[in-house]
Amino acid sequence: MTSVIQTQHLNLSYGSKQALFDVDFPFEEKKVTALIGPSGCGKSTLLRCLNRMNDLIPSCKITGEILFRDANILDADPVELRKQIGMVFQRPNPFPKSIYDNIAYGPRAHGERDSGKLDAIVENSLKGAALWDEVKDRLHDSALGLSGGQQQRLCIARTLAVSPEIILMDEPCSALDPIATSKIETLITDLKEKYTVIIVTHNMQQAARVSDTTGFMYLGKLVEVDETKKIFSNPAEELTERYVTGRFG
Ligand SMILES: Nc1ncnc2c1ncn2[C@@H]1O[C@H](COP(=O)(O)OP(=O)(O)OP(=O)(O)O)[C@@H](O)[C@H]1O
Repeated sequence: MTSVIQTQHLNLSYGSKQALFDVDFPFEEKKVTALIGPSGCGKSTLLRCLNRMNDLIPSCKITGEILFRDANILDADPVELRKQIGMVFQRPNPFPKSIYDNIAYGPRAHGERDSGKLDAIVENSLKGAALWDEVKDRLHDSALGLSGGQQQRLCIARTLAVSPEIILMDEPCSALDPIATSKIETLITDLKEKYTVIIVTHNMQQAARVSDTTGFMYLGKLVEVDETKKIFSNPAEELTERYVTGRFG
């Protein structure tokens, strides 16, 4: 297995509260990895470490290493890093701008001024997020006029626009109806042809449907990580088995 990013002895505390304990997690390249576990076990905290989003929390202290192509991201420039490792949040959060400007925002911020290149980036990103056909005739309308599911695909397209290697998703379907959820799930499966996807989900059926690898976390520790099929049918740890079969606690 080739891991594109891996945590080594990762510990994280918010003030005096430790939220991650010695997490060693290898994330496989061009696969979908799901993080599952009960509320408060540290899934989002771990995900946020991977593109240094926790830097924004003053009380947060991290020790250990996160190796991205063998360099420790804890020593990297966070702005450059977030270009390579993008994030999609629980609630769609388009900017109050046109569909076009939402997608062009990142490339412009990184210095792209050529309108032909920007047009191509907008088209390819929207195609990559399976939204192009629905919006190609209204690229200059406000993104806030899109449905929730379309807004979430727009946010995915916005992430794709800066050509990331890794896409982090924190419960990307939790605010969406079943049809919009199913479109995002299909999209996630398509995305792994080109990208590594790491998704936090509360929904175990979703983890089973979309991911190749699943990590089960409990009380800030990684209990086990393995092929999704194995985690859901024959996990190594009894705690995992109790969680995935709903016999927890
Ligand atoms: N900004 C913060 N400041 C202080 N404590 C925090 C902060 N963010 C998270 N925590 C704490 O860290 C622990 C892990 O939280 P985290 O959100 O990572 O868990 P989670 O597994 O993603 O939970 P959920 O499934 O409910 O979203 C929890 O005890 C939480 O209260």
